[in-house]
Amino acid sequence: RRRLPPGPTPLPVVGNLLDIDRDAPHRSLARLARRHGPLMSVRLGAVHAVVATSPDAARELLQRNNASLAAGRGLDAWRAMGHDAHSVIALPPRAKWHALRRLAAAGLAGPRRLAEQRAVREEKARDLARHVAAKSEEGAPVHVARAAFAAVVGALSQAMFSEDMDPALVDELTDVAIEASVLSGAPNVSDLYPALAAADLQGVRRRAGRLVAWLYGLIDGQIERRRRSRAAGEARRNSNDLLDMMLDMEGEEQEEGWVMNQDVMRALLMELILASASLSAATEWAMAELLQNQDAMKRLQDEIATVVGTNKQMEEADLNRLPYLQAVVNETLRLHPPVPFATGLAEATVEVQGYNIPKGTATFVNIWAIGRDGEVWDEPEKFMPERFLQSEISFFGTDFELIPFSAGRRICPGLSLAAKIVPLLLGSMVHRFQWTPLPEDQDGGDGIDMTEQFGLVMAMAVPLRAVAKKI
Ligand code: HEM
Repeated sequence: RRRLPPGPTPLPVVGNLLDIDRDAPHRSLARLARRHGPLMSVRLGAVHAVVATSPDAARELLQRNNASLAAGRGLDAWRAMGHDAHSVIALPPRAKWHALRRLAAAGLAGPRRLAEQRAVREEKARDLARHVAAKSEEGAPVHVARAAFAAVVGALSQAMFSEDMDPALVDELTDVAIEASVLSGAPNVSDLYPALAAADLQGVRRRAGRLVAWLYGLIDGQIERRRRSRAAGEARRNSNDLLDMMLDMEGEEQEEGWVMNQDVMRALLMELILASASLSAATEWAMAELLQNQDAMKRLQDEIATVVGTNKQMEEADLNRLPYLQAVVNETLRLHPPVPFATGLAEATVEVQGYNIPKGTATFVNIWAIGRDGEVWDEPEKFMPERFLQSEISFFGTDFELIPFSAGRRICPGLSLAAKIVPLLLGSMVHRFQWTPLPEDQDGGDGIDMTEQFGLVMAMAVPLRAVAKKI
């Protein structure tokens, strides 16, 4: 261990697992890092891991040594139904991974596609505002993450399939997405002791298989419908959507010999749909903070009322003129990054800050802890969007004190989409509505329960419900 980064002494068999709270590993690892340093070794069962907990250490892992540390995460749950063989999240950073990321950009989140899909996102934001207005008239609470997820899935479904998803399916999809996130985020013996993985002792892979099968079924239905309409010679509805792009490549051998087929199509589409749950989680955390910080809420509403007016729906073109809204989003992603860790795997031994990170080490950047680092941020636990008004710091992967989308070659491919849709949805919800948290959900009147539900996407453990009133 002499040349490894310092860390807590591991016990036989369990390593440091007893020091790590399974429901909040980001918090436990942040606490350990305060004692052992920003580049820390830990043993997670049989797996050696290194955790970065400062902007400098994050830069070392995600930028300077990224060529050697960017292998994908082979979570066992991801192996359900052979999904990992086509998974952007799990693939090593080579030709197939590049091609799938390129497809995600061309079909969803690249600059050209984003421009083409602007009207769709605005329509979904209008639908969301209409949903809030309807609830407001009924006097019923809005389930914030569910409502935002429906808007997000609507936008994604249009970009992928050029049509809306059946609302009943969207509801079920929301539950499946939550379950899949929690399941693959929970500690799994198969990941901690890879030698035992084949046995799937906790049944995580089996349970993940059920969810993946449901999601694949949903996507297969879309693919089959499209095959029929193409065979019938029907015109393409929306220039080229992501499904058409993939069907056009079907059967063709790609660089390094992989072939586009239905397995690849459904794996990519599923992953993009699941990943977008982070958009609704971000919106939910922002609303929870605004509900508890009425000054910030008021300032935001005033800004939108002044820039957009009170009779008009917000549009994406307004975003550039809404610096406080942008600051609220930044501050939310600092305090509540929906994906708390950036992960990697060492494909070669590298030296970092004078320590060795041996080949095979799992790497974690604790994004959550960096956002709350007292060395970097004044009053780090406080929600203060103003801190971003005079600051040049952004989340695009170059300022390592704020990396909610990670950085380096595995930076989130959905970043540009998130940067547009989160402020649009949030702005559309607060513009023209006054919000109050639902009294029944307020645990003894102590305010909103901000406990996190750890998972691949970290959402609120007690989903936020709030009552809106039209202004
Ligand atoms: C606020 C919203 C989002 C946040 C905070 C976020 C954050 C992240 C982070 C931190 C990672 C790196 C994870 C790791 O290293 O283990 C990541 C990866 C990824 N994200 Fe996002 N994400 C968001 C939205 C999206 C959206 C909308 C999509 C696609 C529709 C998406 C697709 C992906 C994919 C496919 C990866 C894996 C990339 C790779 O390994 O090469 N994300 N995201």
